Amino acid sequence: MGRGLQPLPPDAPHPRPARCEGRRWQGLGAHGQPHLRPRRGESGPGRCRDGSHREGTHPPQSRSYLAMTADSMDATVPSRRPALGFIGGGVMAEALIGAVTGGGLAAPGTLLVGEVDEERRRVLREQYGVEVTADNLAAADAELVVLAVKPQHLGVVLQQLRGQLREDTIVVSIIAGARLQTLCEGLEHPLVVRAMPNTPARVRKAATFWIPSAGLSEPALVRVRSLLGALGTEVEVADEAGVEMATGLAGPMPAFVYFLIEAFIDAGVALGLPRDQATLATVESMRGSLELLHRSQESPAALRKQVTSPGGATLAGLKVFESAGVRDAMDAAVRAVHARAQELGRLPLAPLEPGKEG
Ligand SMILES: NC(=O)C1=CN([C@@H]2O[C@H](COP(=O)(O)OP(=O)(O)OC[C@H]3O[C@@H](n4cnc5c(N)ncnc54)[C@H](O)[C@@H]3O)[C@@H](O)[C@H]2O)C=CC1
Ligand SMILES: O=C(O)[C@@H]1CCC=N1
Repeated sequence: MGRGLQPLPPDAPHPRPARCEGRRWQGLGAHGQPHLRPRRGESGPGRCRDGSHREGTHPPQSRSYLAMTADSMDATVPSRRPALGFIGGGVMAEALIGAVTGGGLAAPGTLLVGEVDEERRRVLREQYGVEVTADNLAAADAELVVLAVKPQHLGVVLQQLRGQLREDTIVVSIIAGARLQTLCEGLEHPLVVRAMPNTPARVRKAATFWIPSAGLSEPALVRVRSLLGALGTEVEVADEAGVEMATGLAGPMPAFVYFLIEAFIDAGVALGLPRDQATLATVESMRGSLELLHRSQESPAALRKQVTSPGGATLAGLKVFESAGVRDAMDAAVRAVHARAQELGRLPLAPLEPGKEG
């Protein structure tokens, strides 16, 4: 057991308020344990059931949680068990790494990223000071392991890690479409969380929907909430379908929003505004509108009506949206993402031949 952060005792009372603002960071776990990997089969397969009784929305944690001690900050010593491991060091892993280290919630040296691409390893090490490796098994030795590869690469990763995880390792998969059952059975490991964050994790403003498998203890769930809460707002759903629906809406939302921003900027330029002014008009108006929505407690429809005078100018624009079927298009887009994510979750898990990565 490390001298720094201590995991909660198994019987520790677990605070389950609907809002967890101000909850103290519980740390990602104990550091300082020897870097030992159990032999294949030691951890054994466990039951894999969906957790189904927990649901709650938790706003972002404040920056005041820091409970990292001097002792726990020295975990760069390679023989120590990493607190947080990543399998895949791409866009989302980087967002999570930035949130966790930038929020002061874990020392960079306690993170170990398994990544196949040498250039990505270099970037992550240089920009964030995290440990990197080409050996996924080393990264998977961490107390909490985030699976952050594309769905097309899940099969390879499951093959590598199957039966190799320590009994107490918590796995958090952010892979679109990957089902709890697939993950638990593929890893031969019962402690798995399925989560769907989004790229605003980079600025600690993600909306993450998640569900644990039934094997997670309350102290383990506290750690998961701490990690996901560090990314922004986390919502624990009662049913795996909730994560799948969020994959259609929250996961792609940044792309949808940027698509709209691009289109509005182009429209402003087409009217004759200089591009920088069209950009400012679009982005600042969007930012202000969201801030107003956030603070006013009024519904989006009520706020829209306040802008739309009867017979006025805005109404002329909204009529164009309605007659062009923009609402239907948005509905169809969300359904398409949802369906594609489920399709990705059904991909054969055997490694793909080069050039057939979908
Ligand atoms: N990009 C997004 O907005 C979101 C993505 N996700 C999910 O997160 C996962 C990762 O997405 P991104 O970060 O966008 O992808 P990415 O392509 O940027 O990152 C994946 C990384 O995994 C590495 N990799 C590939 N095979 C590997 C292996 N066998 N071992 C170790 N590393 C390996 C790649 O070199 C790459 O750096 C996906 O499953 C996606 O569904 C979830 C929410 C939002
Ligand atoms: O496009 C993707 O596959 C991922 C899933 C949600 C957002 N991006």
